Amino acid sequence: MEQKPIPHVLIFPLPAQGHVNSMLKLAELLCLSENLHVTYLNTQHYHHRLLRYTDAQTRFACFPNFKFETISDGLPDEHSRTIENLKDMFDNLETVVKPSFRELLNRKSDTRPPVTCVIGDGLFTFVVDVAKEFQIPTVSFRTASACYLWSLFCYQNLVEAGELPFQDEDMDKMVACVPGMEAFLRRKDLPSFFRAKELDDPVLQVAVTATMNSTRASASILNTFEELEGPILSIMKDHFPKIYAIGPLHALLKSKRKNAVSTTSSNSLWEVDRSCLEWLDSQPVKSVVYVSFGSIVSMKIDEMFEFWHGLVDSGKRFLWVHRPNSVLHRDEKNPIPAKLLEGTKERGYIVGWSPQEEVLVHPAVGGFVTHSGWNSTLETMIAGVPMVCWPQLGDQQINSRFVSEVWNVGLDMKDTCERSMIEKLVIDLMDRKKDELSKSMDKISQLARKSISEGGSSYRNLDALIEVIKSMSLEV
Ligand SMILES: O=c1ccn([C@@H]2O[C@H](COP(=O)(O)OP(=O)(O)O[C@H]3O[C@H](CO)[C@@H](O)[C@H](O)[C@H]3O)[C@@H](O)[C@H]2O)c(=O)[nH]1
Ligand SMILES: C[C@H]1CC[C@@H]2C(C(=O)O)=CO[C@@H](O)[C@@H]21
Repeated sequence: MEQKPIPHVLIFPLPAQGHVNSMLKLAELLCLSENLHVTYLNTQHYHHRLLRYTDAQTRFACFPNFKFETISDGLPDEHSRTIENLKDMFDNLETVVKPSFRELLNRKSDTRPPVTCVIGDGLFTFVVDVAKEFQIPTVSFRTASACYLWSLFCYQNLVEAGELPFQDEDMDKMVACVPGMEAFLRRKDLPSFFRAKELDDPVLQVAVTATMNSTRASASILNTFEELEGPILSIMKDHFPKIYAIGPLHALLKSKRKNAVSTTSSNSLWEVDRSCLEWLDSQPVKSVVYVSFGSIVSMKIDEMFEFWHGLVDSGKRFLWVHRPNSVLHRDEKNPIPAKLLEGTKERGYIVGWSPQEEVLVHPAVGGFVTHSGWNSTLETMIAGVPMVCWPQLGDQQINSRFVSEVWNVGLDMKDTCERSMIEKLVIDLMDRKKDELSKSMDKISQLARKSISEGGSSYRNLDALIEVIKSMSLEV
């Protein structure tokens, strides 16, 4: 009798915290589904950090059908891998990573079934090509928001209509050619890459090409939920293969986990400083502003001081993440003014990396100053904490527009970094606009929680995705 092929998914994230994290959550969700083999392919450098700073190895040890694999990103270990030299990483994708990935797919294993589906990061154009060589179907997982993906997809429309590149300096000018967003989208809310003076800008081209390429995959996964981005998702339906909105993934995973998982569990690529939770325990309810700009954004030294002054001058308590090396050109020549040291001693707490998901749901946290990274945005929606947005790159500009204008759950301080403005917005967030923002945030938070509960949209979409993945094993 012919044996039924065993489904085997290979998951391959872009080497960056926001991608490694959400795709590892997807891996765990798939492992919870019976009869599915899962391989998680990480770059050596990031895998080393994942094993060093997290319990990932032990957490996944209970899944006998799961395996970590690694691949070189072609960069020396001491390379900083920051946004300032991200181009090095993208340059290596075609020359180093693609051939190694081909070798890996070609490798036969005595102990594991052949790969029947590749879930590749939506930014990896080469994944679809290589998988096609082996007739393996692919699913594209773009870890950013649907509104961002759709605005990138409209790039050609914008160029043809003369809206790109911008013809003058007026960044408040309304954008007409992103269907569904005509009423509120300004030039400055478009993906940061659209600010390039020349259309052949390499990073702009990577983002646009990857977006168009993802329509060649059999399906797309987005870490969002229908109740949040439904209108955009339904416009996208006519242009993309089947989209599975299965977010917020971190919350869906929590709701689906069958075994108790340690509360200290994380996918962090930096050492987590949990002492901030004790500090939060001693603060009054909803009194603390949490400040974090994710894993990629860097600040200039004067921007750091503007934030510091603004936070201290607001008189609010604050917990601030200073990620190692995230402030450019920081040195002894820039001593910290006594007023800031004093204000921080009285009301502040600074860590190198926080257990963010736990911080956001802590009762003492009342507001979030964020760069509007998509994971942070979803995490704060689940926690029900309104935000001030300081977007810097990629999807962050459009995310913050949706946060402030469409969902009304935060305030956008885009393209400004001035202490008096920061002070004002922090006070608005924590006092003056608190009730209005919290009211809409509570509604969104409830919808988010419903979507990941049994029978909810994301819960059902994940089940449907798993069925599709299983059916792919019959095609190979
Ligand atoms: O002290 C910290 C700070 C962050 N985090 C976690 O790190 C992740 C950060 O992700 P995100 O908010 O998405 O920001 P980035 O790391 O900057 O993510 C990149 O990838 C995202 C997904 O594609 C994009 O939305 C962002 O714009 C892009 O910068 C989140 O899960 C946080 O919980 C911590 O655990 N501790
Ligand atoms: C390399 C970063 C700039 C934008 C990229 C992105 C995308 O989907 O286009 C999302 O998050 C970032 O990590 C990528």
